[in-house]
Amino acid sequence: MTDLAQQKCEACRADAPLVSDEELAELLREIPDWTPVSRDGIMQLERVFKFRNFKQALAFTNRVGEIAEEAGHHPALLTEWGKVTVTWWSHEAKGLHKNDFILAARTDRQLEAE
Ligand SMILES: C[C@H](O)[C@H](O)[C@H]1CNC2=NC(N)=NC(=O)C2=N1
Repeated sequence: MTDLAQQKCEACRADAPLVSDEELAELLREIPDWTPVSRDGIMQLERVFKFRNFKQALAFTNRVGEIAEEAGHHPALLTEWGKVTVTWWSHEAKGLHKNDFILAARTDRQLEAE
């Protein structure tokens, strides 16, 4: 199996298949720092990243924005002094799709990027 971050995203579609409970458990093992949350009945993936200050938090936010634009798949981003909360879900499909796990894995890689 290729590394999750390297896998290809599919186009966002309303009828895209959401991950099953088994797939969720299996995929979460590859992104152990992310937490599945349900909001208004919609499953999402969330992680809080900590930084030394706002400038670093904003730079990370912009790197995540770049990978989202590149993939055509976008997160919710809350940028605060020293902290960025990233939340991934598939808006049109109203839940978690494989794309969300791929982008969560790519988000983790933005920590090393400078
Ligand atoms: C038209 C545009 O491609 C779509 O609205 C995309 C944009 N980015 C998206 N991002 C996410 N997370 N879910 C979507 O359904 C989605 N749809």
